[in-house]
Amino acid sequence: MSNNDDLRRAARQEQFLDVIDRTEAAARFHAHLRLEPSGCETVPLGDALGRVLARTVKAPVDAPGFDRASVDGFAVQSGDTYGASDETPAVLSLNPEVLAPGVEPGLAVAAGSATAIATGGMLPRGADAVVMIEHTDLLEDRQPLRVEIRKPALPGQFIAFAGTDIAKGETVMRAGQWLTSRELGVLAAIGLDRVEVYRRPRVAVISTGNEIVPPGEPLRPGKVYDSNGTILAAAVRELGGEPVGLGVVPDDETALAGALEQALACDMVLLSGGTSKGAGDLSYRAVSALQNPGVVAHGVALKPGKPICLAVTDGKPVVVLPGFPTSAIFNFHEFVAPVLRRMAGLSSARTRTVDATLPVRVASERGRTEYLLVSLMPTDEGLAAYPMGKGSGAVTAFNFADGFIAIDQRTEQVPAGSAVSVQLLGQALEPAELVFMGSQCAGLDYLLTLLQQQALSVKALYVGSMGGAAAVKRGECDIAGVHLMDPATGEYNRHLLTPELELVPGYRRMQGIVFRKNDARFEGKTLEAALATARADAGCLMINRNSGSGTRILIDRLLGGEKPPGYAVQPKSHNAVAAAVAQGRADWGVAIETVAAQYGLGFIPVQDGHYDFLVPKSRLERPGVRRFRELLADERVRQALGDMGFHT
Ligand SMILES: Nc1nc2c(c(=O)[nH]1)N[C@H]1C(S)=C(S)[C@@H](COP(=O)(O)OP(=O)(O)OC[C@H]3O[C@@H](n4cnc5c(N)ncnc54)[C@H](O)[C@@H]3O)O[C@H]1N2
Ligand code: MOO
Repeated sequence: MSNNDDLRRAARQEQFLDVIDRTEAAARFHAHLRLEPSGCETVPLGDALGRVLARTVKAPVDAPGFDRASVDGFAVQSGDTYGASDETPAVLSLNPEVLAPGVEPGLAVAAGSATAIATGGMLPRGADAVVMIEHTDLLEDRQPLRVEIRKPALPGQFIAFAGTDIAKGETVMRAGQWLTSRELGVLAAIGLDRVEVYRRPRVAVISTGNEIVPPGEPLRPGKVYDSNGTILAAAVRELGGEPVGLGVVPDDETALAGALEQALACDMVLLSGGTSKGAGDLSYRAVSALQNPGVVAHGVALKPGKPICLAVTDGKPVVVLPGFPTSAIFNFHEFVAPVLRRMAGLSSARTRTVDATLPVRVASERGRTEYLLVSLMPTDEGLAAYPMGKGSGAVTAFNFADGFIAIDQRTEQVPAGSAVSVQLLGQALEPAELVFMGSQCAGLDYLLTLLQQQALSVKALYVGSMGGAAAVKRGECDIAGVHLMDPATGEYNRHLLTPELELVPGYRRMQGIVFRKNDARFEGKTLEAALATARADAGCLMINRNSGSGTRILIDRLLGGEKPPGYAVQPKSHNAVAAAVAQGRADWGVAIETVAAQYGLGFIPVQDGHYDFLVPKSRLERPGVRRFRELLADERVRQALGDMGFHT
């Protein structure tokens, strides 16, 4: 229980954001920073992977360093081979040496002679071509041995001349180059065993919040695993920095001040969480004690990222990123990455954009430039950009998105069908061989995993049954997973068909009432009896589902127009319903049997729901769709689905 002082502090707004424009915030931030590497070091070539080259490298030697044979055969004077053929071979006497790689030639190739040479062998004086051994025959009838050449050689044939790969004195790599395996290979080829690289900027990463728990520990109710710490540390490493993880610091001013002091030994400090206005948002307060100049921006007209706090102290950047994972990583890329790249000695990032169409209407907040993550789906008319729409608190949205669109701060809505420019998150679009949209289900998940195991690339976007049905009609996916009951007939999914679509039968999922085991209001009761007791008990709280879902139609049928307490709580998934019941925020709801089992809940069966697939007839024979249908028909797969609780 909070005491009165805590309660007062929590209920009062203490921090006010002075929201400024994104460009203005970045300008203020950069004005106090030295955007360059802070030094260099020399490292062995073997340790240079992922480092940034600090000094432009000129080749100290030629590569290859000598004229080199590129096939096994004979070094000759090409003039000796003119007109040679199977019928009229040129006959050359063999010089008494063999030029294996690494052997320095002792004899010249004079007119009328040839020297045996191996791939990589050093070309002897006098020779201007190499003949492949396949086009020759050895004549062993007398001494010296002779060789028949059955094909004419052109001057220069099968010779790699010195310096053709890398010429001595040539610039092979410039400072600022990120060193991958390819670059290291080149540096080794010119004989470098050590290389001068920029010192990696050390970046302290601190996660804050009493609710934050390091991964690996048990999770109690209300707690959240620290994902930001890992994402940010890895993102720092990806940009050439060296993360220094300082772990999770609780909402305690002394602890935060201590952690911040320790962190300031690094070149940059990143905190996440506690930058907004809420009770316990103490990170901002700790950072606001910094001087010279201290906080330069707190609050940016950006979504996600409104509460971001940018500070500099004695030339050192200190950033408090929002706690919400999607916000944290977006803001990292927006404000931290450009600074970190420069401190690591990297050039500015190249970004790629593609044109796409927005298939659905999107509402946006006025006054903030909104970055909306999208998933790109190929259609016959180009790319469709689907909003990922999981919100700032999601951890997965950033992973599964292909890119994002920016919505201007004066725009309140972008109509469906609008042309948009999508900034890609990766360098390339990953093409998928099977695109799925629709409702999420553990059975489907199993099927898609099987496909992926067969090396088929799958892309799935969970937009609900209605969303899937609409998308498949527009040609935006190959398969839509749906489970919608026609309220008029009680039949599943058939009413969604159009002449262009085929219904591929999936499986059935038992839906029913979920409750905590041993709850006497439900345990051991029939459906009618359970519903009657629930209605009679004013303290019995239900949890509903979102309208448009198949389960909602079923719930409304069960309730016959009644709206008991809890009816207004309408989450979008079976899991959310089960979690609420398991944690005691509600006493009953409707979910599928497999989910009830996962959460250890009691279950009263109500009705079998059909989970089927809508497929455009024109795509039934696409390889990905065909593999999917084969899986559905496979006896072992059906057995496995049955074991999971799905009836085929
Ligand atoms: N009344 C208002 N409330 C909020 C506003 C506002 O303007 N007025 N802004 C919202 C916006 S926008 C954002 S973004 C968030 C950011 O808040 P904080 O930066 O103070 O973050 P917390 O409250 O500490 O945490 C938010 C959320 O993220 C979870 N979290 C925190 N750290 C981690 C971590 N290391 N790993 C995973 N998840 C983490 C935390 O548990 C919370 O759920 O504020 C809005 N509120
Ligand atoms: O700015 Mo917050 O990052 O919108 O979610």
